[in-house]
Amino acid sequence: MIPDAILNQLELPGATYEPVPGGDINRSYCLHTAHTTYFLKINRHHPHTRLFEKEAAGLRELAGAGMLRVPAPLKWGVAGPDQYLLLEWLHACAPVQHSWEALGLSLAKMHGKPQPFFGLAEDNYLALWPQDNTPADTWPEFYSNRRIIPLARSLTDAGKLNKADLANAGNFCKRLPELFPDEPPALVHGDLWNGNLLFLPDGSPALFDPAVYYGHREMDIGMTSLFGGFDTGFYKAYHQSYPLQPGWEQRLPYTQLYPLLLHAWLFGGHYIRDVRNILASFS
Ligand SMILES: Nc1ncnc2c1ncn2[C@@H]1O[C@H](COP(=O)(O)OP(=O)(O)OP(=O)(O)O)[C@@H](O)[C@H]1O
Repeated sequence: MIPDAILNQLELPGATYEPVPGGDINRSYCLHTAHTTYFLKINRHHPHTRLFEKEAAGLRELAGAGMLRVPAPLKWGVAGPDQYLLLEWLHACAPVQHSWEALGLSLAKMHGKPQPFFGLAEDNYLALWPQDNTPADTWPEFYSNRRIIPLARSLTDAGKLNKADLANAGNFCKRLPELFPDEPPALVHGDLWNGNLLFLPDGSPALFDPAVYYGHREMDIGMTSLFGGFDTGFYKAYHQSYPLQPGWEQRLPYTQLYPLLLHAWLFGGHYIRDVRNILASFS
């Protein structure tokens, strides 16, 4: 049920709704009024009350780049123990022949637009994790100090990783300048697994649920193959438009360490083993 306090703030008289399955973290609904359909996301009891304000800002950043379709953020706020985000409803359809190629091409074009630094003008969230986006001059500095070490430390403090794991994370970070080839900062979606995209009735792709920043573009590529994977047409079109530097496939685990640390922090379980497996080669 959508709490009355949220319905009152939405000011959509006569709206009907039904739940939307799919998300692990928030409750989602499809809302109908006489003329329009909306997507509503609700998070309960999270201490950070700006989750959805930041998600809306991320969607605007992606829309501003002009390459990828995202749902328009319409309204967000806090109502009692809940925070909510109202988005344009996107009607999902099965991909057509060129859908995945279109996604690869659009992402390559977005990544190809140079950005001024690694980071972002404001902090935001990856799922529920507060992402520190304080700018850094180099990718190794950003990836180490804003991404890997804070999560590895938090997991160690919580007893989910041990001191040796944390030391290995430090070793990994020291080796970043040799592990990653230089790339200019690129706007990344930041959580580009295949649960965060859909295809519209005309076959074109749309992305949602971002955790944007200006980062190494291989972060998005690594995420595409972490859970489920993308169609080969996506990679072909991406490479044709903006070829990845040699060795990118071997670097995927290094880009995936960040989302795996996040999943270890959120869910524990086998994600801790996955993180340890990557870190073990840096002992
Ligand atoms: N604007 C939209 N229009 C229609 N359906 C949407 C829209 N945004 C998301 N969805 C659908 O709702 C599901 C949940 O959305 P979303 O991934 O944003 O929720 P979440 O709880 O933040 O997810 P996660 O657990 O990945 O963090 C998606 O898998 C997708 O099928």
